[in-house]
Amino acid sequence: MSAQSFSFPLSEGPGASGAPRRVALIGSTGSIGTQGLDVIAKAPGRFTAVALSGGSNLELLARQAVATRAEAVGSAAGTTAQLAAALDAACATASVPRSGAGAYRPELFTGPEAAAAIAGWPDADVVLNGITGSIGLAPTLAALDAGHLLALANKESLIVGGALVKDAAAPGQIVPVDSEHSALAQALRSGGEREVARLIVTASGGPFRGRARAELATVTPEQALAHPTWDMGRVVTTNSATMVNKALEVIEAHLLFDIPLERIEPVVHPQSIVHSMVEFVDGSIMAQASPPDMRLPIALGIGWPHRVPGAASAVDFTQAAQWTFEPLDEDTFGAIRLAKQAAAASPTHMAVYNAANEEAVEAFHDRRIGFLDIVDAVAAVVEDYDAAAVTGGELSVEAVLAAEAWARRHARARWSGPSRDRGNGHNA
Ligand SMILES: NC(=O)C1=CN([C@@H]2O[C@H](COP(=O)(O)OP(=O)(O)OC[C@H]3O[C@@H](n4cnc5c(N)ncnc54)[C@H](OP(=O)(O)O)[C@@H]3O)[C@@H](O)[C@H]2O)C=CC1
Ligand SMILES: CC(=O)[C@@H](O)[C@H](O)COP(=O)(O)O
Ligand SMILES: [Mn+2]
Repeated sequence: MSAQSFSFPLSEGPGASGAPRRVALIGSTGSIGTQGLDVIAKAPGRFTAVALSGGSNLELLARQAVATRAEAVGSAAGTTAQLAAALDAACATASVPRSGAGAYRPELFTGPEAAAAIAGWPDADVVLNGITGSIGLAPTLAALDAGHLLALANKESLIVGGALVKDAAAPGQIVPVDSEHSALAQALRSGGEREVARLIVTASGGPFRGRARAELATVTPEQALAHPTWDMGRVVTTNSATMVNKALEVIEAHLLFDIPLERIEPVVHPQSIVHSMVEFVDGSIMAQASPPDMRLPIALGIGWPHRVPGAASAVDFTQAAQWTFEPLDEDTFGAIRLAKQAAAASPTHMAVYNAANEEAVEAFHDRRIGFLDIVDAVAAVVEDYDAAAVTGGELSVEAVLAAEAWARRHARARWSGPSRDRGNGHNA
């Protein structure tokens, strides 16, 4: 590891100064966010939530704010009046005053800039970015700019920002929360950069493991959301089914750990117990293993470099179990090969890949396109993309946004018009 040596000079935080580490949660109402709040609630001496940001679920966001007494609350979706009304209701339910002595009056942010305002909240030490999609780029950059430790679940921001995000980060300022990359960061603690031969990224295989391409033509959104081992948000779960998640994770590992793409390999491990492995030059492999529970990498991410006792349960070896591994079928699931080609093509090709995928996932859930059309659309949009024409070949926030806008437009043009019958019996 060079660029990300995981030695960010944050004050020791929990334990050392006696004060809990102050956490801002971006996407607090989602799967990562709610689990992050659970970790924080169970370790009050180590962590306190000081700022929260959500999307459209104002009611849950307000309840979280009242429960944590967060100093700042942001919502991308509502108006300030709507957020204030949600807080009024949550306070009334919890018998917390909104005026007078002991009143709860957090600072409110609403609109598209709210998440970045929360990520840059000056009173925070650590930001857990658990937003979904490349919309997480602005809060990622805001957290880094504010000098906060960034516990990163939102892989899309690193992937679309690439060198922009890496250059904005001090060494070790980004700590991965994605389970595979948390595993790799842990395994890399046992060896130096020059000793690393390969990174081996495990994949559950998703709900369609073992199926041939022809068998995937008519699978439904409901089937795609039936993840075998993890309970996650809709986009990442769909990405697991298409293997786009693994494709993004291979690029994420390359960016985080500075290992060339040809030395990062996926392997299917259906039990999701081994979260990834590092192979060293002498043939030794270090693996991180724990039952599938994001509270472990979240706790380690916000508490880095310290482990949080009891964050999650360990593997129970009194029960018989099998851990199996098999090669990933890259012919049926072409998303990884496609991402490696895109990442090598230009600094904004992965922004195009990701934006086209976000649009295609939405279209699949709207039943405008079929399952196989998702990666086919990403491939076609990436193929048509001319980085020099769209961005002048540059890498800047504006170039990323231009590339994304181009990709979203071109992806949508493929399925514009009324929803069509995909013959899967689940059409709107
Ligand atoms: N869930 C998991 O176990 C894992 C997730 N990840 C990654 O973590 C990230 C979050 O995933 P997950 O928690 O599953 O997703 P969810 O869909 O469960 O949650 C997404 C969060 O982002 C908020 N949000 C969505 N759109 C916007 C927007 N435009 N502006 C502001 N906030 C918005 C949502 O708010 P609201 O609901 O209020 O609208 C919600 O709080 C993804 O990048 C995913 O790949 C990585 C590893 C594991
Ligand atoms: C928990 C987590 O990190 C997810 O990204 C998970 O890896 C998805 O499972 P797949 O291995 O099926 O993509
Ligand atoms: Mn993952």
